[in-house]
Amino acid sequence: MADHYDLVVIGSGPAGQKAAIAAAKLGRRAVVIERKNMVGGVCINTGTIPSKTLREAVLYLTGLNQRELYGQAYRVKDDITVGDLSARTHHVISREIDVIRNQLSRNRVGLIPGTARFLDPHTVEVENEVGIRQTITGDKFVVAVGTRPARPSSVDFDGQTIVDSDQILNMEKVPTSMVVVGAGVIGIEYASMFAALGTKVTVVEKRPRMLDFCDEEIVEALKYQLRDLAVTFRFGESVKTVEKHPGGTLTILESGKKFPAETVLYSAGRQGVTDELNVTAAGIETADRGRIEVNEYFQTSVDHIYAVGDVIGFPALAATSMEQGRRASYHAFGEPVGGKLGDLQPIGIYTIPEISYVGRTEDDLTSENVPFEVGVSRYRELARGAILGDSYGMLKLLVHAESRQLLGVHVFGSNATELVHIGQTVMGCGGTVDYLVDAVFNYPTLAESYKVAALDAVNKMRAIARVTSGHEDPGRERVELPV
Ligand SMILES: Cc1cc2nc3c(=O)[nH]c(=O)nc-3n(C[C@H](O)[C@H](O)[C@H](O)COP(=O)(O)OP(=O)(O)OC[C@H]3O[C@@H](n4cnc5c(N)ncnc54)[C@H](O)[C@@H]3O)c2cc1C
Ligand SMILES: NC(=O)c1ccc[n+]([C@@H]2O[C@H](COP(=O)([O-])OP(=O)(O)OC[C@H]3O[C@@H](n4cnc5c(N)ncnc54)[C@H](O)[C@@H]3O)[C@@H](O)[C@H]2O)c1
Repeated sequence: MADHYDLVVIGSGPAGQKAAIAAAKLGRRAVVIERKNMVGGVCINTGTIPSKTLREAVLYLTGLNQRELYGQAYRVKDDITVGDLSARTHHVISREIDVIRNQLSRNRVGLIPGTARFLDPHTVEVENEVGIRQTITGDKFVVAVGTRPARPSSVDFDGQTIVDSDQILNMEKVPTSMVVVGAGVIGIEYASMFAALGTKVTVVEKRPRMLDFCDEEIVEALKYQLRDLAVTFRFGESVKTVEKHPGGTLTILESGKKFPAETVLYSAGRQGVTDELNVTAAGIETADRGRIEVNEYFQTSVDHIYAVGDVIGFPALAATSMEQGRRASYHAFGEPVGGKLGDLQPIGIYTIPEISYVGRTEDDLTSENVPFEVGVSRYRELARGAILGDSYGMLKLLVHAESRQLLGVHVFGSNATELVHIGQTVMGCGGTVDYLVDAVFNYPTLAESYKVAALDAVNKMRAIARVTSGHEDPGRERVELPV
């Protein structure tokens, strides 16, 4: 007889883990199905965690962030090998897998090794790596199968010189030159890491600009820093084929241009891992690129089957995936969840230097005719910026010109991905720029940039008020502060 569970989760990435643990905390019997050697999903094994650990190793060993202080020749190690880089990565991956296994087991969530496929809307068959099959039934299902790199047949992948983002972690040496196909988050993060290592990087992107969901000024600042690391950009150019030759690789563009390089990273998108899942047996159809469509509660077209994480598409981030997983389980078992997972999801891009933002961009607000003011703080004017040797970082606040509410926070430079959460919290509480003006921040910190940028925005608003009404600043109500 088939084992029966309250919740069957397919995939143990961030989305699946949190769905299963949320169900266990609600007193439900949950199980996770995952392939051998993939506990933790793409996030732990080939995506977020290895790439972010690699980035730390690159920053440490190259000494890049110390060069403003100790000179351009500063290095911790001269000949950085793949072994130097992967030692740290392997250590963090195995530690994270151990944490996940422990969390699942102490919450009494079962972990079944194998690949799942639907037999009907309440039954899956799991086949392990030696072909043994078992049948599992469930009241509710969470599909959290994630994505894998797109691999077109026009590209001669060989896993060493022409690689996707899974294979890049297994390269045997740091290449002298690299073409990166696709300037999405993955392409640009790896382009910046290899550029920091001294690889001559060329990025080819078919769109006219990159990271077009981010603030344009900040993307410009990133491009400037990357060009300084000898990265070349080719925007508005599409890659037709990538060929392997005895002397290296050749990337051939639709325009006829050819780029030789020792290595090619093909990072032109990902697709949902739904091909082996047989979702049609459950009554679900897949959309473009193997994605599954869901409603605001993460239910698929079949009510008791939820889908969360990368397989449902944008924003395809670990952080968001975890929250989607928790929400799906809560909804499945009638537990209330917060309001709609909406506009206050932060985006963190671990390029060198890093980018992070939350809320709206200047382009969004302009196209919606929302009047706003901009406040900017530059790290080079902060004592902490000088101490760290970061002269290029900046924080930008977008403030509603009438209500004075914080509408967006955009950060570039050291600790951007941490700093953004101060703004996220203020925005989540409906805070105004005046809260930041009046707050006292530790000194010397980068957090102080919030106050500097808030003052900048308020000064501009005051200048407008002076011109238009002759009053000092009609937007702000006088508030008596406690003594
Ligand atoms: C190079 C790279 C860097 C990234 N960096 C970041 C970052 O810095 N920050 C961030 O927030 N996000 C980052 N991401 C995105 C992040 O990794 C994903 O958003 C996250 O892993 C998605 O989680 P998930 O649970 O949807 O699926 P995944 O982590 O993709 O896990 C899905 C799991 O399902 C399993 N599975 C699939 N089909 C079946 C089946 N039929 N049966 C059983 N199991 C199955 C797979 O084996 C896999 O382990 C990065 C991604 C990549 C590729
Ligand atoms: N820090 C982070 O949060 C982080 C890091 C890495 C990845 N991710 C997630 O992983 C997902 C996948 O990232 P990605 O970068 O692979 O995909 P993507 O789809 O975001 O980017 C692929 C890029 O390749 C370009 N492209 C496609 N075909 C091309 C061709 N033939 N020639 C030239 N350019 C071409 C596209 O225009 C696009 O800009 C993203 O959704 C992202 O959210 C997040």
